This record gives sequence, structure tokens and C-alpha cells, in this order.
Amino acid sequence: MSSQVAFQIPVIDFTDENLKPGTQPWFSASQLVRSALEVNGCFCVKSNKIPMEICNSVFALSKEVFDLPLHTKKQKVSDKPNHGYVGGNPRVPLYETMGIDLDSPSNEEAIQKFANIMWPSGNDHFCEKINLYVKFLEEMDQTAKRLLFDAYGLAKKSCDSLLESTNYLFRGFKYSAPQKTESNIGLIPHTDSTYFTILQQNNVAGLEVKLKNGEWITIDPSPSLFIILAGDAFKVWSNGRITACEHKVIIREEKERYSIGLSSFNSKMVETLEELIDEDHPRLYRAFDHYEFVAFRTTVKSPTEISKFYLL
Ligand SMILES: O=C(O)CCC(=O)C(=O)O
Ligand SMILES: [Fe+2]
Repeated sequence: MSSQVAFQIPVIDFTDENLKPGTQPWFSASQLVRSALEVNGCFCVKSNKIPMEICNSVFALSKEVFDLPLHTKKQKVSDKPNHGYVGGNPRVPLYETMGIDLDSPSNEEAIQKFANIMWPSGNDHFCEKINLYVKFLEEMDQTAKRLLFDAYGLAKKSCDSLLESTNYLFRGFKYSAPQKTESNIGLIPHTDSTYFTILQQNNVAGLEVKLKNGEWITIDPSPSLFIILAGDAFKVWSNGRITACEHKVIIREEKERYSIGLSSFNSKMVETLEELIDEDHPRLYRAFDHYEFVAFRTTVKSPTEISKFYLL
């Protein structure tokens, strides 16, 4: 399966010491990121910059959180839609997610605040591991964005400006093992409202993405592979060049599944970059407040209805 995935979805090695702006490996990776995002809306990243021991701890900690009593999990609320605890949705009964919004003063404080809600006497181990992991995923997100901006020939300050207004959301996902008589749908097909969503799986397959040709493929669930999905915000930013990746989760084994990831939002407006508008590519979308869009998406599900929100 992994070679099939590698064939249709490129795997880019972020460990490569030569992956530095201005070098040939950077240039090649940058072209690959752009074409993968334009064609299928996603690519995979291999990176050993974070020790597997930290990833294993984070998966174990995520399980610990989901094993807490429902009333405790429900105490994690957020003023932003889908940024707190979500579970028990009759349309997707196997699915639960818990989010930590990282936009309060610092990641450390946001993670600490979350830990104090889950464990009133605190949890230093949780804070330490999640901090390290989140920092690593933020770096991966920023490298991926810098590669993409370079592929469009954009100035560094254009990427700096997007990164400065970025809010991150760190999330864990749990899917209960479906019973024999139960549907195995973990999440119905959707695009994310984000710029990027980075996901790491933990050996139980489930994430499937739709290719340009309409074929659905399963993403290798190995924890040594990260997948970066482009969301609606990058489609709008790129004036429709980038595909918002359609994906779903199907639990094909009778096993519980855990995944973790980082999503990026804009604290300001999502808008199309002027440099990507010209006679051949007239402006397609209006600018909008990212969190208004996230809220709108909780009320509307069909892709046509969703795109009406930002189509001119
Ligand atoms: O669990 C996964 O791998 C995907 C989660 C997802 O697509 C979502 O919550 O939007
Ligand atoms: Fe998603």
C-alpha cells in the first residue's frame, strides 16, 4: 500500500539536511509540494526530527484523555466551533475529538490550561510531551508553507505575514472499534476549513483521500509518515489553484483508531493573494473571517452549499 501511496502522493523527506531555501533539494521539494497540492490537495512527509518515543507518548496521552469520564472531557469548551471536545454525534458515532487551541498567550500556557481542566492537580508529563510535539508540528507546517510560497515565486514576507496571523489548533481523534452490526464510517467525506491539516496515524488504517481521478486511496497508517492536507483556506488563498483535499475515515478493522494532528487557521481574514490574480486567473472568491466560516460549516454539510460562502 505504501508504494501505491508513494506513487500517487509524493513523500517528501523533511529530514534531509540539505533542505534549505536556495538549494536544489529545496527547489525540487517546493515544486513537488505545489504540484501535489494543485493535483490532489495533499502530500506526505517523512521526518525523524521528533523522536518516535515522543510520538508514542503523545498517542498514549491522547488515549488517557479519551479514557477520562465524559463529563470531564466535556469541560473542554472553546468559543471557537469544533475547537473543544466533540463526541456522540449520531451521524458519526465512532468519532471523538479533543482540541487545544494554541492561540492564547503561548503554547505552554494553552497546554497547561488544558491539562488543568482534565487533571485538576495538573499533569507535568502531559505538558512537557505535548509542548515538544506541537513545536515539531508547527515547524513542519511552516516549512511546508515556505516551500509552497517559494514555488509560486512569492517574497518571503508574504509567507511571514501569513504565519504571523496563523492560529494553530492541536487535536487528538479517537474512533471506537465498530461492532459487527455497526457502520464502519468514522468520518463522512469532507474538506477541512483550514490552510493545512497535518495528521499522524498510529498503525490502524482509516484515513482515505480522494484523488483527482475520483479514486479513494488509503493512507499508510505508519506513525513514521505525516500527511499534510490542504483545506478550503488554501483553495481560496490560491485563487482555486490548490485543491482542498476531500477525505474520510473508514474503520475497516475491528480496532480502535487514534490519530493526532495540527490545523492552521487565520486570526484575521482568509483572502486570495493579489499576486495569484491576473487576466488568466480572475478573482474567484471573496475574503472572509476564518472563524465565521468555521461556524457556518457546522450548519451546512454539502460541498456546494459550503463553497457558496466564499464564491463571488
Ligand atoms: O482522524 C483522521 O485521520 C482525520 C480527522 C479529520 O479528518 C477531521 O477531524 O477533520
Ligand atoms: Fe478532516
